[in-house]
Amino acid sequence: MGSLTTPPKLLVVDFNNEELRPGTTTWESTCKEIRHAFENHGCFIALYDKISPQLQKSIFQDNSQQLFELPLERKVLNISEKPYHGYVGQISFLPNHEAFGIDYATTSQGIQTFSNLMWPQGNDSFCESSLMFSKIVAALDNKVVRMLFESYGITKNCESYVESTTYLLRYLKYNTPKTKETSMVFPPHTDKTFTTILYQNHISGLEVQTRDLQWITLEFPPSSFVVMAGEALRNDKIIEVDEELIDEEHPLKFKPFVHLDLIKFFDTERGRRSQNLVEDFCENMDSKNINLPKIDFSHKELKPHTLVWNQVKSQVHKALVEYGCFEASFDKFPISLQKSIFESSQELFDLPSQTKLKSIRTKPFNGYSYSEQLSELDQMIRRMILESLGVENYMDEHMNSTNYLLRLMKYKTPQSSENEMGLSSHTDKSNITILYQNQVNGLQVLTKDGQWINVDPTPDTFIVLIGDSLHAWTNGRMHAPFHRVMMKGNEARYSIGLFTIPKTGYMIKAPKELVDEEHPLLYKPFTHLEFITFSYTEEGMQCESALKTYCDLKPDTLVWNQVKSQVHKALVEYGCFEAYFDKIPINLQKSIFKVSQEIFDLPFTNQT
Ligand SMILES: O=C(O)CCC(=O)C(=O)O
Ligand SMILES: [Fe+2]
Repeated sequence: MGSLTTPPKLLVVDFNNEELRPGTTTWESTCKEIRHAFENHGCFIALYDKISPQLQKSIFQDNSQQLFELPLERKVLNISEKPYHGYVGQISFLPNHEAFGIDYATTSQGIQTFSNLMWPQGNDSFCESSLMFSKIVAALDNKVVRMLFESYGITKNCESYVESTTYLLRYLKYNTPKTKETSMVFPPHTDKTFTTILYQNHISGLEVQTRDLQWITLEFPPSSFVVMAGEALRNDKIIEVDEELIDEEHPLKFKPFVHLDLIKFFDTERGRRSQNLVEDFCENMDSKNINLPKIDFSHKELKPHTLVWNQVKSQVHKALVEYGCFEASFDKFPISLQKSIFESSQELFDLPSQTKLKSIRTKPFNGYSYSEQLSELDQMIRRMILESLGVENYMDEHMNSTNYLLRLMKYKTPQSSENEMGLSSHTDKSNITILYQNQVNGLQVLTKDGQWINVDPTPDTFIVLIGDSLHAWTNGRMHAPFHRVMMKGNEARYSIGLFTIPKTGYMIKAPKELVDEEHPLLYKPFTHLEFITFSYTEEGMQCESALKTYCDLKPDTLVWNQVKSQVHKALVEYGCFEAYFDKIPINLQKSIFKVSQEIFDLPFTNQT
């Protein structure tokens, strides 16, 4: 890691040069240089003096200061359906990093929407300067992209690329490090974009890794930019691959894809762990449209110890290990009850909110018969799970350890024709959740390999999901899937969830039969109440998985996984590596050598 060789010099392109116009020789040679820089270092430095000192001040002092000083409640309003496009901060392992994302930043509407959220009273100067800045940088980006397309001889595709591009402006802040040592405030990563253009205040800190794995610290003059190739633009040529780029030597490597899907993939477990994001993502897209397993619970003979029971049990086991979820048909449920549940649910939601509060308290929604009928399904499923794991001796304990919670949910008709997030991605904290919906779809479940699949149940089916509590109790055997609601169309969605919740005070702890060398205990024992209390704290809401953060016995952070794969690679290849580890205080380091020197300096006869 320590570099003995001199770090490579980055290409510097002077975009202020009048000669840099299409058709000139300067243009042509620069196109080649940029391509070369992208292919080898993934970035170059652009001199571009269009940002006036005044605009620079607005961006780095006025705007940044105002933004980062906002109260946290305001900051978190900067949400985006696209991961990492909204507010990012308060992350335990990145304590010094904070960022805001402004999507569609080259349009006044994009900037205005963001500004209205942050400053409801308005902030014209923020809007004006951010828009101006974005437009200037976008112009630079257009030029770079054009040069790149030209260097590959595919200019005809440039227009459509430029048209399909939207810009995200991110304000980033890295707090002053607390020590004098260099500290990593943002782990190594590649950008999920086509190109990223960075502009920074005079504090340097950005490092890039070249293809031969050297890290170069980028020092760039104040009126320059760093232009980086993102994952969507990889050295093996461009993703939306043009025919001209495919030949025998360079067969089509990646399928064309939409950028949003790539970053969504990055937000999944598989994506985050991936060492080769684009490749894994494209492979992922290849998988066919998956349907959740559908399991039939309406057989008359479905009683323990029968053949049907055992058949259904093995289907349940398989589905829950693989997806943590399945579609259940269960006809013990009278159609009339199905209808009435949504009617009364709609009536409830339609009440004025004052009455709504009162009515829920005084005239409880009559969900009793619904819950009672459906708890039968829950108990069958739990019985099957315990049997299939060979821990039926815990049956009574488990059945007696839970209560039921019935929740009615309404998702308003989307305002626009775009997909709207009705409920963001989460795992349930329950043991089991059984969902029923009116005929408006929208539920999506994330598969273990990172694909969102639509779950579109029919009127006589329910969706059964494993929650964190049962996932932990089974020591990870049953998967608790992430799921969310995406709304599209012009109808409101109603859903009803029957949640099987551990009783207050019940300690969720995997049975000893499920813990062995091959299956070490994954989570420390916890009670449901302390766990949900944590999951509603700021930390609980910000982290990837409240369960992992709260009860994990295994480190499983982004940084951990990145370091793990570096360790693995180094040990396979070299059997050794150089480790940075700053937990040993400098004075201890010094004294250890001092002592050792003293020992060696002792006269020979005294040495033992
Ligand atoms: O409305 C739905 O289908 C999903 C609801 C849900 O996931 C929840 O309430 O936890
Ligand atoms: Fe849920």
